[in-house]
Amino acid sequence: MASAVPGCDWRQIPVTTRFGTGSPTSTHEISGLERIQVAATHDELTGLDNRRHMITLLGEHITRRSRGGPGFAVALADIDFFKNVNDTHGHRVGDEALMTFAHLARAQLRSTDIVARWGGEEFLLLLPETNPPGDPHTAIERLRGALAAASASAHVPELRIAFSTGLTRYIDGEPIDDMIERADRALYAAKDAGRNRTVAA
Ligand SMILES: Nc1nc2c(ncn2[C@@H]2O[C@H](COP(=O)(O)OP(=O)(O)OP(=O)(O)O)[C@@H](O)[C@H]2O)c(=O)[nH]1
Repeated sequence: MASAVPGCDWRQIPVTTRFGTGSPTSTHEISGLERIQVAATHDELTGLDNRRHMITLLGEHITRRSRGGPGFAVALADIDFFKNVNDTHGHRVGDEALMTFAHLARAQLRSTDIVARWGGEEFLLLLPETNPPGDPHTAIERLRGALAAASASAHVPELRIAFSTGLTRYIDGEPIDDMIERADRALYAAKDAGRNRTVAA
């Protein structure tokens, strides 16, 4: 897993610590430079990798693949009817729902998977081939089940969120944009088909 600072895996550092708002008992002290690097590569609300950093990570996976490394799939996940969450419960609850998605995605996906906030209420999952192989569909459905079972907001305990997903595999030699466009088209097919589902392309 890539890290801006050798020997330091940001994903192992609690989000609160990464952004300097952790309690004095936080186990990992980070320097000013590290703080700047984290801010440049991560989404402030969710603590996930940001879009720019995910593009770097995708590039690294493509390079590794071109040298005989494993292939990978990507899934573009978009929370369903998210505007309703904001309109009904307010932006703060909407923010909590985004954090819940981020937390459960990291908890439910494999340690080799990477989750980034792609924008707004959209997330990109990078799902490398593993040995033994894991089925990306299974991982995504596990996340879907966890979200269906969990409250999305401490302030609105009954709030549940669902999401639609466009899933595709990286095709050797293609530009990143082609892969993302394919995932995006699949995502919109999932929305058109009724939401709360995955369409593979
Ligand atoms: N609370 C909060 N809301 C956000 C954030 N970023 C984007 N949004 C909101 O996400 C909503 C996205 O709405 P739409 O694009 O209409 O999508 P949707 O309501 O989820 O509908 P479908 O995607 O078609 O199911 C908008 O209301 C945005 O304001 C954020 O960081 N926090």
